Parts: sequence; structure tokens; C-alpha cells
Amino acid sequence: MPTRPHLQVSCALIEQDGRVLAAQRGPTMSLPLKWEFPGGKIHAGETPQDCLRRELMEELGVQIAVGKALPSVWHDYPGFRVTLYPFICLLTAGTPVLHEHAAVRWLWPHELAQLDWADADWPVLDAYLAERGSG
Ligand SMILES: Nc1nc2c([nH]c(=O)n2[C@@H]2O[C@H](COP(=O)(O)OP(=O)(O)OP(=O)(O)O)[C@@H](O)[C@H]2O)c(=O)[nH]1
Repeated sequence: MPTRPHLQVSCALIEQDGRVLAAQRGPTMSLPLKWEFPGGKIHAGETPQDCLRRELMEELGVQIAVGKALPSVWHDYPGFRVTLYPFICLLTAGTPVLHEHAAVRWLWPHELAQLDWADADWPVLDAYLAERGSG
């Protein structure tokens, strides 16, 4: 049986003035138009935090300070497995510019569950809301 890819992915819950940045995947990306926390695959030799700083600059043109790690989660999608390494981050410079995503939104924690999240992100969202006392 062929082994399915297992992706190691960092993602950022970027806070600014109490709101959190959510990003909608583009129509031609995998999981099209699902909402996610921006980030991407961890490259060889890169820490999850290095990955986030690189991806956020590439994808949205912003600088971030990477803070507390939330528990990692894994999820089986049809065809691949992903392990997500989520971090609470602060926006330190720039305004998001859409290089790959279809949209971004700054939402209050209690609004986040209204979006159509990628399946792997629901436990991340739960952990974040528990951390911030909004669960
Ligand atoms: N960035 C990110 N990816 C997520 C999240 N949740 C989730 O299931 N994923 C999945 O993790 C994988 C990350 O791939 P990606 O396409 O964002 O990564 P990348 O920028 O390094 O890709 P590329 O440079 O190969 O195009 C995708 O399959 C994506 O669907 C999330 O919250 N953030």
C-alpha cells in the first residue's frame, strides 16, 4: 500500500488589539476556500518558528513575533496526513497583502467559530479559545 504524505505544518494565530487573523485558502490551493491560520510546511533544517516567520513574510508580507506554542494536532485528510504546530503570535510590522490567499479577516475570538475552517484547525481553535478564556 503506498504511504500517504505526512505534512509537518506550522500555523500562526496572529493577534492584534484582541483580534485574530484568519486567512481563506485560494481556489486553486488544496482545501480550496477553507479558512486556516496562515503558515505552511516546515522545511528541512528549519524550526517551526523559523518556518512561520518565513511563511508570513512570503504569503502576507508581515512580520510577526512568535509566542506561545499550543498543542500540536494531527488530522487525516483523504490522501494525506497533516501535523499542525500552532503558535500564538503578535503582528510586529506590515499590513496583510494577499499573495496566495483569497481573503483575510481580523476577528474577535468569539467570532472565529463562524468560519468554514479546514478540518485540522478545529482542535487548534478550541485550544486557543481555552487559552484565552473564550471557550
Ligand atoms: N498553513 C496552514 N495549513 C493548514 C492549516 N490547516 C490545514 O489542514 N493545513 C494544511 O496543511 C498543508 C499546508 O500546506 P501549504 O500549502 O499551506 O504549505 P506551503 O505554503 O508550504 O505550500 P507550498 O509552498 O508547497 O505551496 C495544506 O495541505 C493545508 O491544507 C492551517 O491552519 N494553516
